[in-house]
Amino acid sequence: MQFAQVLVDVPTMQTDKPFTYQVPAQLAGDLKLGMRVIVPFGRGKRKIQGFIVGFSDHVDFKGPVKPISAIIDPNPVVNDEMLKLSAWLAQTTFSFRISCVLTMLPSVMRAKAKKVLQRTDGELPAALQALFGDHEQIEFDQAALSDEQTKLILKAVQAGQLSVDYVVKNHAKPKLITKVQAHLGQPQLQKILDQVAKNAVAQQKLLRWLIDHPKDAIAQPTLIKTLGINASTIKTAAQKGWVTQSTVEALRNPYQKPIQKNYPLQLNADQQNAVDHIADSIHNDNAKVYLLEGVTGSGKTEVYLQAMQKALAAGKTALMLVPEIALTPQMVNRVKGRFGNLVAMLHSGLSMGEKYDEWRRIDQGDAKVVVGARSAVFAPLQNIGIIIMDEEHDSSYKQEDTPRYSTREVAKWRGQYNHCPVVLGSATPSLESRARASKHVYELLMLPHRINNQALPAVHIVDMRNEMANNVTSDFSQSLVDAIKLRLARKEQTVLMLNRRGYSAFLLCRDCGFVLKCPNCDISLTVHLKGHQMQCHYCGYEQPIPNVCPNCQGHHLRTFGTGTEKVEQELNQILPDARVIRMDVDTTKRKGAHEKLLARFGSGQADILLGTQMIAKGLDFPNVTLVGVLNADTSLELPDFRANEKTFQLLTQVSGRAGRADKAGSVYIQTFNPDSQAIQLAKTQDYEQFYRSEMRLRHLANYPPYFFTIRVTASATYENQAAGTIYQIANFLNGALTNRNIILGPTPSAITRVNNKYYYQLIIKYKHEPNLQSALETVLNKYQSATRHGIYISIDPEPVSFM
Ligand SMILES: Nc1ncnc2c1ncn2[C@@H]1O[C@H](COP(=O)(O)OP(=O)(O)OP(=O)(O)O)[C@@H](O)[C@H]1O
Ligand SMILES: [Zn+2]
Ligand SMILES: [Zn+2]
Repeated sequence: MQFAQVLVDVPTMQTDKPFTYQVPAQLAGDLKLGMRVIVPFGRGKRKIQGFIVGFSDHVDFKGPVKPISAIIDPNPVVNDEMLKLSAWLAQTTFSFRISCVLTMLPSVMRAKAKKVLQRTDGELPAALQALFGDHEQIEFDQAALSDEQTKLILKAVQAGQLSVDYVVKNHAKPKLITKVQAHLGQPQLQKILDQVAKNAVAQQKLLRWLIDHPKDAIAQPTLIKTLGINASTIKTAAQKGWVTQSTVEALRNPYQKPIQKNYPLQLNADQQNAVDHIADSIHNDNAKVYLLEGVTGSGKTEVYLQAMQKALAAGKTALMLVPEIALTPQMVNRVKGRFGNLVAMLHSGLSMGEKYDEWRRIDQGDAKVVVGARSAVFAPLQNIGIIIMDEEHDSSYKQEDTPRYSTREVAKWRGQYNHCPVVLGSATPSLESRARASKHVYELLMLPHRINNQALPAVHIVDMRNEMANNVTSDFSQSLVDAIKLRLARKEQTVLMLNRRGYSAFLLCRDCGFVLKCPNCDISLTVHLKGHQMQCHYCGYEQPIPNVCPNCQGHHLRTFGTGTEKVEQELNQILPDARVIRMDVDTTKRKGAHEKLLARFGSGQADILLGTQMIAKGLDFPNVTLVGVLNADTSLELPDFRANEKTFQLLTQVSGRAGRADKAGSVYIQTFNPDSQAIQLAKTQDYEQFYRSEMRLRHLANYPPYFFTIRVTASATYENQAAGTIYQIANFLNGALTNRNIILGPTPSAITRVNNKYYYQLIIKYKHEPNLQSALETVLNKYQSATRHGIYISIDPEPVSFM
């Protein structure tokens, strides 16, 4: 008798371990690790899905062991690496293992998608032949099959005679197309061509094409169009045995437009040194972590590309992570242009079907290079030779929902598993990474100069207090306006950034001081001029902009704060001839909009690119010689110990967009805090100096990277429940942990109420805490049990902010 350990899809504490089920005798030996099955669960007849995570030939458990009811996939959906990774992830992020497994799968496979078996080639056993009849594909529904049939199907899938597809509802089936290919050799075709009737023009065209393209399989519609022939010519050719026609799957290709091919550049000495070191680790299966610290425009991307090339040349695969890929189309084009069809993309801009297609290309080994945002770190690549994380300091690499993983830590885990190097790259590394490089946990590789030794742009700090004193209420200082005018005259381009982190336009009554807030959250509503709406950025609540004050019925409602829309209007008044492209969440909502706007700017159809933080990173436009930051202060004012770090990173990144090619660049930073350290250091863009001075502050205040941090949050419908629970947890932790750590709080979270739930939190700062894991597991068990209804505890290791 064979037994299987099944991880059931019930995310609770009590079910967070595998349960044992009987494998039906007929199927013994044919089930595989990582397959999904349906099992009976609990009392009653409830049937749920689960993943097979182990096998055994005996059970220690006394009492009846229920059998597996059905199998969902005739193929494993998670491999050995992912199973192990899920166990580690569950432990380190304090989440359920089943949630971790589900996080790794494309959403199509999380939903109840239809599964289709597709014949590939070769004869099927008679019993299956009968099942298919003359269909090329049938739906796989194990409930309707006998165990014998199931067994045969599993074997056929193993043998590659059948392939498995998940059908997304609105994409019905994988798209099928007919391909045509020469069936005879060139000499034979030539002989036939010499013999065909002189007036059989279409046949001659076809034969000539086949002679010129002996190996190509071409889509039939394309062939018809190229040659100007019709389908009957091809049909006749197939009957005569000149060509073969085959039906293949057309994958939905998310990058239809042709991408220009590019070739390896001649590296400079620093780049070459970096590639050599990384290549060394690739060839020696060394799971080393490198920190590639290179100033803006120093050619980090070329280092990534050539390092990936080394991995491919060694017969391995490459994984490249970028912040949010939709934000860096230029990067995508560079990688696609270099590696062509070997590249698969994974990012949030793809439809469910497109994502699944890409995932499967990776899973089947057709894609050798994966480029993607955060969740791509789980791409089912095998035999990885290098993992790259571009802009490693970016906060989008932290997952904010369960499982609250750090992409960097997952990347490092996979580096260990695959025995391959991990390259963390940035002009402004996170303090955590830079500190590890100092301690030689990571190896530091530097690119201290821009390509062609171009100078970093000259940064001017504009003191907005003076502008205000001169009674100017504009968002633009005179010096910035003059600088833009100069660029317009020289036909050069300008990038303007409005820093909107934690900052947006709100509505205030000048009579009574009332601020319009969200009814569900403790946060003011944001004014959206377009559509004339007030919006909550936390829960999505919307209402029209009121004409009278809801509090005093007064008529003096005024918008405070600024937004990109308002700045754009002002820009049009000051510089009516300038062509402006605005880039923010509103103008980039539609699929592909972001890329289109950047392409327009890149081809010189605009003079000014005005946008939020989304324009700060990665852009490489040679004609940009001026960068303006309209308000550098907002991210400084946040009650967050990383405020300095984030401001310095942002200002350095955005400054780096100027003067990247042969023309020198300059930068104007408008601020009310010209003397603050982050702004002064951003002036020289000297990361190393910033690192040293910020580390001193962190040391004095016992903050990361000197301490590790964990946030525990309790949320509930009633404020007293949330507050009461977090105080109980604090008491418990004070007893359970050693006194070598520091507990901050409990306090209400920065926004105490979101979507009608109250949030209270505490933060643990620790260096070595032997009791941490068990204490926190107890917290989850004790304070989030079924008896404590409606109270939810979340544990966030290394939160990106303390708010
Ligand atoms: N060895 C080289 N020779 C010539 N040009 C190069 C070389 N390496 C890179 N470049 C070019 O220099 C420019 C800047 O490189 P890249 O965009 O990779 O910089 P980066 O370090 O990623 O910058 P950032 O951090 O600002 O995004 C690009 O246009 C790139 O094509
Ligand atoms: Zn809200
Ligand atoms: Zn009022």
